[in-house]
Amino acid sequence: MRSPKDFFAPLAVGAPDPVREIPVRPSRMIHFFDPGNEKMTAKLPDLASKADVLLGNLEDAVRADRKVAARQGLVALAKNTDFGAAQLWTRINSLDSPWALDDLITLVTEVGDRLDVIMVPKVDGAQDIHYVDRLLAQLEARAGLRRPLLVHAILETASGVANVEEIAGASPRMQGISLGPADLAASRRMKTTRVGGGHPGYLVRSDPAGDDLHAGRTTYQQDLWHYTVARMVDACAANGILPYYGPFGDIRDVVACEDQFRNAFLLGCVGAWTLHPVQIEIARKVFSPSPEDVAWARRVIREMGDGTGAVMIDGKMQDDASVKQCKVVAELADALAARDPELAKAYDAVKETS
Ligand SMILES: CC(=O)SCCNC(=O)CCNC(=O)[C@H](O)C(C)(C)COP(=O)(O)OP(=O)(O)OC[C@H]1O[C@@H](n2cnc3c(N)ncnc32)[C@H](O)[C@@H]1OP(=O)(O)O
Ligand SMILES: CC(=O)C(=O)O
Ligand SMILES: [Mg+2]
Repeated sequence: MRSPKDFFAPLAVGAPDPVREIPVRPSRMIHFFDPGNEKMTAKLPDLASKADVLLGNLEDAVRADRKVAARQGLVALAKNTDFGAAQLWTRINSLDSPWALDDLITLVTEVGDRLDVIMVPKVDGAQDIHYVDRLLAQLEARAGLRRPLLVHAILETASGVANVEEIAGASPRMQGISLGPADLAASRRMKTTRVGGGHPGYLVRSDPAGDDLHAGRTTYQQDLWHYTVARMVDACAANGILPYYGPFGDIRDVVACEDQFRNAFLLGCVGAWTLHPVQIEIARKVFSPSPEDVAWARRVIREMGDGTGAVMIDGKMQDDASVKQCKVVAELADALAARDPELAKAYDAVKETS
């Protein structure tokens, strides 16, 4: 481990100073596209006004014989496209692949000033982040970048989960972590075949009412990802970085996608991945607090005055701890309103009634 005194020193001569705080910009949906797929890239100017983050994916879902085309496509897009207020991220290939090194060299030296965050897949431990950290510093120095690139890890191996706290704190570049349920399921040897979401076989059943073990017993499907998301959220919050739910692969099942995203939102995640344009609006709805919740939060903050003591509002006790929760909701609403004029209007409308 680096000495705490050196933690914020650049890792290469001429590299920009590391950030001391991760900028909290709206990132409710990280929208994936294949930069070598012309049908997808044609949609980007329109999607840029809808998605908080557009991510040029170079890893899984891009065929091996299209890896170089995807990388070059991303360079061209980054140079020639106006993404407006949307952030541009990329997911590089895994560090043990034949493409990762060229992904980093090409992207940082050619379009490092256009990229916000580099997502690194299959992170097993802090050693993977340390490798990327130093390499990025060298490349930033070579490219003359003034702003450090941030790093986002995908939590998708059993080792990664075991080491999630050290990954979250491995570098001042660490921006966030996403759950990668598909690779994680494979790594853990789970007996599922899906990309995220639940499974009807993972359930609890109410007790039998009599001798008939089959009669009248309700079953409740459980969330396969609860443990991992909760661990990831704690690791991120403890290190001042941001947690995300990853992909929901059943594109047609917009109802279960919304449920999975909402579970993650309630547990502390700030966003999720969207794999298809239809999922963007779901993420926007779920990861923006409702106007009613925002109105309530603002009311509690107002009535709590200096934030100490206890008061009763509509029969519910409020104190220092509940006002802190309300501040999380109200501050998120303010940040989102600055990016999203429709939400700003909805939040203003309830302001008057609360
Ligand atoms: C486990 C993981 O690693 S998850 C992350 C990796 N996976 C990905 O990135 C997958 C990204 N998404 C996709 O590849 C596609 O959405 C698929 C394969 C799932 C479905 O694609 P299609 O079968 O083309 O879907 P569909 O026909 O509904 O698409 C409608 C239109 O939206 C476009 N589209 C689909 N997905 C996207 C996208 N992510 N971004 C932009 N446009 C898209 C299609 O090209 C199509 O365009 P067209 O109307 O001009 O023909
Ligand atoms: C997100 C991802 O890469 C996975 O689920 O494997
Ligand atoms: Mg994966």
